[in-house]
Amino acid sequence: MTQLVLADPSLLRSHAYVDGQWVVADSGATLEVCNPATGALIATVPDMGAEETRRAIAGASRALKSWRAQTAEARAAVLRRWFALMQQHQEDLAQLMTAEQGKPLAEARGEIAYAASYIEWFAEEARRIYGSTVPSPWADKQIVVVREPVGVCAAITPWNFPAAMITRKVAPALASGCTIVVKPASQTPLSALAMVELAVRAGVPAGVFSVLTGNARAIGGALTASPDVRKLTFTGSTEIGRVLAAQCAPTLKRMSLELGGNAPFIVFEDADLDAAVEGAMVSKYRNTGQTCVCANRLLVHEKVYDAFAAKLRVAVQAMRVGNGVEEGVAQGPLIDEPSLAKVEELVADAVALGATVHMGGRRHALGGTFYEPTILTGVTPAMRIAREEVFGPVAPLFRFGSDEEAVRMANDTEFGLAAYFYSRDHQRIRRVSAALEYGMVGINSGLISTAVAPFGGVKQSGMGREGGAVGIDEYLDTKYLCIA
Ligand SMILES: NC(=O)c1ccc[n+]([C@@H]2O[C@H](COP(=O)([O-])OP(=O)(O)OC[C@H]3O[C@@H](n4cnc5c(N)ncnc54)[C@H](O)[C@@H]3O)[C@@H](O)[C@H]2O)c1
Ligand SMILES: O=C[C@H](O)CS(=O)(=O)O
Repeated sequence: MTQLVLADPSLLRSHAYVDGQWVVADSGATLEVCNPATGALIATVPDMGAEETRRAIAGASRALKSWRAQTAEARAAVLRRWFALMQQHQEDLAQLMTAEQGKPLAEARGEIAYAASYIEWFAEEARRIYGSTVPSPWADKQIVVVREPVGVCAAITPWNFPAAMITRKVAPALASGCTIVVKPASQTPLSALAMVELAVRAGVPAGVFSVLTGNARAIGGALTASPDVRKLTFTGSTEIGRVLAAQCAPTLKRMSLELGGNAPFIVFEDADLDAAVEGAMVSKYRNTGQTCVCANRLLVHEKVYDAFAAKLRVAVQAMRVGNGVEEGVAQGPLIDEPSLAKVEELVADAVALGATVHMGGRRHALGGTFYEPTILTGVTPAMRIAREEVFGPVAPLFRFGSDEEAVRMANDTEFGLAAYFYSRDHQRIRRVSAALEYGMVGINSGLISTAVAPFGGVKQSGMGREGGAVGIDEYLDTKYLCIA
């Protein structure tokens, strides 16, 4: 096993955290956690199932009464301490993340700061959960509306952002007085275990926040079947989101679903091309193209197509591919072999149907799951890459001739998470912003994610919002009091 060198070695956990205890699986079975850049074994974690999950739910139910009875200020204080500890241990958390997920260290540090910003945001939101009074139609009765925590929550999260996808669920849950059981992705459990250790140090009581590792179907099955779990918050693929939503139906749980995307990135003829290239680089190649809001289709006006493609190639060529711990590396490995095979499939299909490899288009000489940063030109809606999430460092360029054509192409997908466009014409900005069927739109910006704004999608990209002024609503129920 490769030894990770951390300033605080106790942040590397090989046990799961259930109801206030660091525990192994009932069976003693473990899962291996490997470094996607090297294949090296970095840790093992418990391979848990339904029984351990039921104990975590029971602990969360027991802890709920006292946690929700805490004052908002008391919960906010715990979250502020957790925020401070995340900042204090940013380097160790980033090293853990790069080791288990592969993203470049600079991006991992950025994700830790981003993840911590959700904790800070909801520490503030905890103290602003307002109710209301309504002028009563009866002289002898008062109408009061209060908001209360939903109760025990379950969170299931993906591997691509192993810290931020957890804090943007756990922070609002704790802020609102809920308790929560988290199952991180099996590829990236170490970030979750380190963060719950810091949450415990910050004063989160036993049972309030548990982290289970192991068999996704078994754990997910127990979480979704339990009537004690009143809410499921899931971030992951649309395919699994549909499965979990169906599993939640018998107990009518509240649900937040942050699912897949197929983001269009539109470059109009009046765009600032240098700014558009800069935006495309961050939107397309962040996390080696493995984000839900990555530019998945670059729609470029025919008058600027060749100039944009040439400029983009220069920028892509400047990126260094390698192990994320090495200084200056901008592109790490893909998470695993199936992900790499999917990218190869989509590129091969596009080329077979007439696309041209402008650059890249093959496995990197580094081997393993490294893939050359790629640009495809001559891409058309007939190709699979127009409909499927690439989740890799491939920029497919499509041509368009009119605004109407660009909007029609952009909306021609079952997904509706993020969209981007570059234009300096205010009428066009107003028109296109209104016409795009997406939950989030970046206008002259390729990076839009922040804790202060509502993150989420429409259509098959999910339901609910995370962050912003509405993020905490996902963890609150409304109660109407009629007082005589
Ligand atoms: N909308 C967003 O905010 C957002 C953010 C990140 C990733 N994603 C999406 O997530 C996908 C990539 O992440 P992924 O590969 O981890 O997704 P995934 O859906 O395969 O897995 C997500 C989580 O669900 C678990 N899981 C898988 N099958 C399950 C089952 N049958 N029952 C219970 N749990 C199950 C996994 O172990 C993991 O923890 C992409 O589609 C990406 O767009 C969306
Ligand atoms: O993969 C999608 C995540 O939500 C990434 S981010 O929030 O855009 O950083």
